[in-house]
Order: sequence, then C-alpha cells, then structure tokens
Amino acid sequence: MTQSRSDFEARLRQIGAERYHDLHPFHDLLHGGGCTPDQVRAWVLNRYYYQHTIPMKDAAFMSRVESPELRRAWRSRIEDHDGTSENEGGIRRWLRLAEAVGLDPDYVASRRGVLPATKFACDAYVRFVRDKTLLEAVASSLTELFAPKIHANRIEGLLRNYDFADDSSLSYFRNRLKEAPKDVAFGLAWVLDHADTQEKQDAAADALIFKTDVLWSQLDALWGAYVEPGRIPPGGWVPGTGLLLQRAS
Ligand SMILES: O=C(O)c1cc(C(=O)O)c2c(n1)C(=O)C(=O)c1cc(C(=O)O)[nH]c1-2
Repeated sequence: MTQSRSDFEARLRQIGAERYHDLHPFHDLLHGGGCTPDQVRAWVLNRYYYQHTIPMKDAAFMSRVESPELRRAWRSRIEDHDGTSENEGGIRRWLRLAEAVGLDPDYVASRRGVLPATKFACDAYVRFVRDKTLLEAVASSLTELFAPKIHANRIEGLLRNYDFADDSSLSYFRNRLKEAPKDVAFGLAWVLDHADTQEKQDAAADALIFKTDVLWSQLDALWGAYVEPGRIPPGGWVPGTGLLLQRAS
C-alpha cells in the first residue's frame, strides 16, 4: 500500500535512526578523543576520497536531469565542494583539515593510500546515481538528513579532545552546517513529491539503505585496518608516510 507523505517520511527517518553511520563505533572513538594521531590521519585520508567523489556523483546526476529547474536547484552542491571564484569550497577545506593533522595535502589529494573498500564504496555511489532512476538518486542523498547532528557532535568532540582542532581546521564541518539544510530540505520534498506509488516508495527507501551501507562500510574498513585487528591491506596508507614534515626533507 502506498504510504501517506508523513508515514513515508517517518519510514525514511527510521532508516537513519537504525543504520546511519553515527552509530558506528569508530565515531565514538573519534569524537570521544580515543583515536591515536595515526587513526585520525587514516580517517581524514580515507574520508578525502568521499569528498572527492561527491561532486562527481552530483555532476553524474545533473548530466541526466532534463529539467532546468531541478539542475538549478542541484548545482550549488557542486559549487559548495569545488568552490567558486569567491569561495574556496569543501575539498579545499578538507585539505586544510588534512594539513592540521600533519598530513601532506598533496599526498592526500593524490588519493594514494586510500583503502580498497573506501574506493569500492564511493565509486559504487557514483555508479548508483548514474544508473538508477532519478528518484533513487535523489533519495540516496538523503543521509544528509542525519548529517548535521553528526557534524555538530564532531565539532564539539574534536574541539574538546584534540590539539589540532580549531576554527580553521574544522571549517569544513561548520560550513556544512550552513550548506546541508537547504539541500536536504529540497531533496526530501522532491522525494516525497515523486514517490507516489508503493513501488517508488520502496525503491527510494532501498536507495537510502544502500547509501547508509556506503557510509558504514567505509568505517568498517577503517576499523579493520587501523583499529582492530589493525591489518592494513596492500596499498593502504602506512602510518609515518605522507606526512607534512617529510616534504621538506
Ligand atoms: O560527516 C558526515 O557524516 C557526512 C555524511 C554525509 C552523508 O550522510 O552522506 C555527507 C557529509 N558528511 C558531507 O559533508 C557532505 O558534503 C555530503 C554530501 C552528501 C551526498 O550524499 O550528496 N553526503 C554528505
């Protein structure tokens, strides 16, 4: 049976409550101050790959959209990450965080050392958005409904627990708190408007579940490589390499 708009929205929010990556133990470790400097570096380096992927998936999405109105509403996402002539953008801000934790930003931007599972997960997100229906593509972005809470927790936890954390190194997250609400309000309204049959509602809910898997599997890979059992796969970043200090020598 097709759900009412409010029941369907509640179903989407329940997916976040049960599956969003704020529930992953890596985030408790990170936000609670339990990460070693190398574990923080491993997170920043791997998460860069996600940052690098996001505007590519938004461009893949836009290439399929025939409505100028929808493209107009979507295109600021790419500008938020890539920057404009007046604004440096999220990718640049992420590299500032990389530098603050002692990584060479050129090394991070080269995407060497990224875990295989991180690449598979992020690349799958781009393919999903390219190949599935527009409804599924928009629905897969709705994990951002749950992101402001984790960004606010992260700012607070990192500031409390780590010396590298300050307004400059955490500017990425502060900016997302401003940028994300408008994107997600648009995305949610669009999904609620367009998921007007049970089949479409099921497909949109599955798309959101897929996206929670994209996020969760990245943290599982990080945990396995750098926390427990600490088995770094071939090609994965090795602590002590890619550091800022090594550039001068
Ligand atoms: O730190 C996080 O937990 C987190 C999660 C997500 C998300 O839920 O996909 C995004 C972001 N951050 C983020 O900063 C961001 O720009 C972003 C874009 C998207 C998307 O799917 O289009 N998700 C996210």
